[in-house]
Amino acid sequence: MPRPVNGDRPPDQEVREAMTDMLAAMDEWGPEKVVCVSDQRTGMRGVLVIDNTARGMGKGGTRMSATLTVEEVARLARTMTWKWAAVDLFHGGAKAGILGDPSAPDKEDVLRAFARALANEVPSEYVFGLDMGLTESDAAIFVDELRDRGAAVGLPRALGGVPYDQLGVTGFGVAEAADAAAQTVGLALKDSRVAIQGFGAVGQAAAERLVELGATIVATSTAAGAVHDAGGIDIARLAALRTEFGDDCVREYGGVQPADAALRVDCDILVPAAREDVIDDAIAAATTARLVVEGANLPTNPSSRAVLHKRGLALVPDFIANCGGIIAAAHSMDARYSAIPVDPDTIFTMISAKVRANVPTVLGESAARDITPHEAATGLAHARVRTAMELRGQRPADVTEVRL
Ligand SMILES: NC(=O)C1=CN([C@@H]2O[C@H](COP(=O)(O)OP(=O)(O)OC[C@H]3O[C@@H](n4cnc5c(N)ncnc54)[C@H](OP(=O)(O)O)[C@@H]3O)[C@@H](O)[C@H]2O)C=CC1
Ligand SMILES: O=C(O)CCC(=O)C(=O)O
Repeated sequence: MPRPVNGDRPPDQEVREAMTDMLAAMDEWGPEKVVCVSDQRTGMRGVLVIDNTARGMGKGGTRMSATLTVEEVARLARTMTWKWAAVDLFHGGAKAGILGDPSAPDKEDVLRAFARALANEVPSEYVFGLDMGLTESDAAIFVDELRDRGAAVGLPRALGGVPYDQLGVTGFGVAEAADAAAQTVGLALKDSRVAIQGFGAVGQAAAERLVELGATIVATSTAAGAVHDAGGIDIARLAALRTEFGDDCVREYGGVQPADAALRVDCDILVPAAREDVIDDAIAAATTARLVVEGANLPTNPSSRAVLHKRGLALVPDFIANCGGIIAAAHSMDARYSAIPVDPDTIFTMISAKVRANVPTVLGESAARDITPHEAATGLAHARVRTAMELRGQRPADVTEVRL
């Protein structure tokens, strides 16, 4: 990774505007803390956002991306606040991010510099975890660097961890959410045609579970491109190719199309499981899907959600569908203080139960009040966070609030 030199830095005015925007973006929920760090030797630049800790310590995964922004991490941290509240587990919202190419040869140096720079904030305020661009071996580097000054979840099993990306817990929960939502709206998952954007930790595991449940995966993608087969993709073959060729698995599989094609193909269920902000108004207006299940964080925006809702499509919000990672993270953190090893089956059972309880509640509330599922789900999460803030004396009781 190139070291930052003066010419790479934004001019003073841009820095000033970026900082002002961050302060302006702070609202009644948070963020409580934004820590930007850099290291001249490695060129590391990163950020930790602690959004809201009324229900417990900030917790969320750590992302590495060449296009990362502070705003992106702050939005992800806010999503984590709602996600923990929606599953009713007692942690708060946080997320960390590193600006950089996760395939660069000096990744380990950059991760170590990031962990060292944040050592004051961990482990009392933040525990590292997995998000896009990081894997179990990267979590191992964090704990090695931190020693007794901090912790990470998503560790390999050989280090006493719960390797939740390898276990595919989040994608499993996304598929369970699709099944629960399909039942709620009267769609048979068996023989449904599903398009999944992203074939990473979440997308692949979702595809595998959906195939187990009888669905046909008609399209999927990596950043390198998409594969589309109306007759059904051989997911086991694509997964084997991913192990061998990484994101080039789609090219090796054959018939590669532009990366966003997975969002545009004819399908019954659409699962965005890659990046944020990928479903705009045009895609929402054009999709043939009857159901959208958000595997990724923040793939829609208020406007595209309104389009989907107006068209009568059901949508399972990100923080309802993709809660598998935090349920695994919560078990991992508890396991550090327990003599009893974590049994992955316990985690899968809890994910399935939480998702299958929350999906009909949220879709039912959305239908009953003619509001989008995101509005219904945030209503539930807001009420839980607000109550915690009131009990802590952080805000006055709001007797007019309608609680779900
Ligand atoms: N890991 C987890 O436990 C959780 C993850 N999430 C969210 O799920 C999403 C995916 O995360 P995760 O699976 O861990 O990340 P990964 O890095 O494992 O996988 C991301 C996948 O998306 C693909 N991708 C990236 N950009 C594009 C693009 N522009 N078009 C098409 N495909 C693209 C990647 O391709 P390539 O390999 O070529 O880059 C890869 O296949 C993120 O929003 C994350 O925040 C949410 C909850 C928990
Ligand atoms: O908290 C974690 O470590 C993983 C889960 C996560 O980051 C998420 O759900 O987005």
